[in-house]
Amino acid sequence: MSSSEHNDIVADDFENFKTIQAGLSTAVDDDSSSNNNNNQHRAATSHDGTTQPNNIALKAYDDEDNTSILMTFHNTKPSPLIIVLTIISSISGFMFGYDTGYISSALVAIGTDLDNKVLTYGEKEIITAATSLGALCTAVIAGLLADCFGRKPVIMFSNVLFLIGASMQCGAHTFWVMTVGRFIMGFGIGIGSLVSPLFISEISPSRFRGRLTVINCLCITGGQLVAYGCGAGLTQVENGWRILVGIGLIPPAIQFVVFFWLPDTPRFYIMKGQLDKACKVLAKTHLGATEDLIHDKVDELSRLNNSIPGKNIFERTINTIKEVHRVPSNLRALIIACGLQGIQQFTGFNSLMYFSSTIFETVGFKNSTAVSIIVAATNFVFTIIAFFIIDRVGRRLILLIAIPGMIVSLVICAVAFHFMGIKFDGGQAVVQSDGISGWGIVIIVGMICYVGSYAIGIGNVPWQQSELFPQNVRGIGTSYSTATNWAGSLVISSTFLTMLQKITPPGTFGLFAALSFVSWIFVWFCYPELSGLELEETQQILTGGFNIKASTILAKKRKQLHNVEAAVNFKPTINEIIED
Ligand SMILES: O[C@H]1[C@H](O)[C@@H](O)[C@H](O)[C@@H](O)[C@H]1O
Repeated sequence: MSSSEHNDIVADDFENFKTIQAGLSTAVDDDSSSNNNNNQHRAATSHDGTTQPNNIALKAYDDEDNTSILMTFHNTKPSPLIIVLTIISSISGFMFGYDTGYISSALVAIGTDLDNKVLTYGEKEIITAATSLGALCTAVIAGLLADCFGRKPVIMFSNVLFLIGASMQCGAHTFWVMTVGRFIMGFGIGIGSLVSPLFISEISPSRFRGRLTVINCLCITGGQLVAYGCGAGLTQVENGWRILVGIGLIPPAIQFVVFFWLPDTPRFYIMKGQLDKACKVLAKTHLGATEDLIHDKVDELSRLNNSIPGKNIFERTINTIKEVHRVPSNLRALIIACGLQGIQQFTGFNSLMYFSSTIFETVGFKNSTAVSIIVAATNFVFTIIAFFIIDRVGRRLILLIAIPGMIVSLVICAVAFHFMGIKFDGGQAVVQSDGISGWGIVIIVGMICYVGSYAIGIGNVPWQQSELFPQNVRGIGTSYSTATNWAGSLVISSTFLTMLQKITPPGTFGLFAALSFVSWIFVWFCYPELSGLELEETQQILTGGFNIKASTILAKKRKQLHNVEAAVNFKPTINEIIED
């Protein structure tokens, strides 16, 4: 299908929405005494004329345009089912964090337990990298799997991989069993890292989507913190590293069992034409909405669900890949999603995560593991702050403010490293002074500021990736971006120590600062504000350009609407906004 054909279809769909919208409006048209009353009435009245409590009204935003006339569950708070689903799917995030976090202390504690000899530096690198490599392999296909088999079965499949991988590591007595265990566990991490945020964003009401998705990030950073904490506590215990790995068996087992009783997302059911199931889930996630309203929403979502043509899975996959590249709005979504994930990794954070102990030891801290916990804790605490502000401040603005914070902190670290005078001798870092110097303190403060600025913005915003893509290419689109994330993580963690040696620590941190600066420019020009918008509206925003201005105006208006809790006098059109 050509892009113009596609756009025609989208335009047709939106014409249909206008009809739905008109249908909703007729119930209130005779009451024209006040626009304010009209809108409040419409927000509170269903097709059959029955009055809804104000806080669960389902209405179309009246933009009179092609952009935001989708029906929105106005004012609904996340229902208990949404909260349970979010928490259970975020266990994938916890495992992502825990399993990538425990390895640094496990490697120290392993000693001669594998092959009865001390692991070489190269073997340690292979064990660490095996997980990222495994994650990269499955990230590439996880989206397609989730589209074919469902989000829930694929998450459950990742649990099985986690269990196999962790059991192999627990019982490993050779380097290769350990490495294969880490690799299989990586398969699970790659799938979970994609499907969990996808699942959450598909079940969330639009105004809470940012926050609910950040819960998954909170679990990632929380998992890393727990891993560092347990690692520090278990290093002296005999076979402590096996206990550390064994703890990782509990969360996937819980997630697997609980998911038996939970449904998949309504949007997945709609993709598969299982409209009844979609209605049932929507009724449970949007408590109080009448059957009529739920049916209208399902109707609307199925109209937007332009399924990809093809006789079999293979043909459909090829057509989906074509669709994501050929349709300009999809391509823009892809550029943003991969760009943000690339920025998340190539600005160097994981080098700190994996090697912070080494860095702190180098600058003179005796208890470097304890200092590393400060890094993980800062990451966690600032992700909590992100949770509170992401939907209010907006993803774009947070990044525009936080990335300069990263740049300044990185430059401070680079300068401090320069004045400390670190040299590399035979791959070993040598500091010219003994103990902790003033510059050592500057480095630690600089790193904490860097981690805080990272965690509040680029550490979690890229995981909002699912909201960028329309339903039919969401799986493949998020596969590309998640794979970018894991490829970046792999490159940075396997080159960081070499970079320190070859281009010196000031050079390395200066390079990350420069990359952060380029990232800020990318965000300024390419990343529209999507907070508060319906998932299906993003595509419209990305049609014809990145439409930054239009998106920020629309998101702002949405926020005002949510704040006054009724649709009052809100009728901008996308064309008016763009012309502005
Ligand atoms: O969002 C997460 C989080 O910021 C983690 O701390 C980091 O290790 C991951 O690479 C990233 O994807």
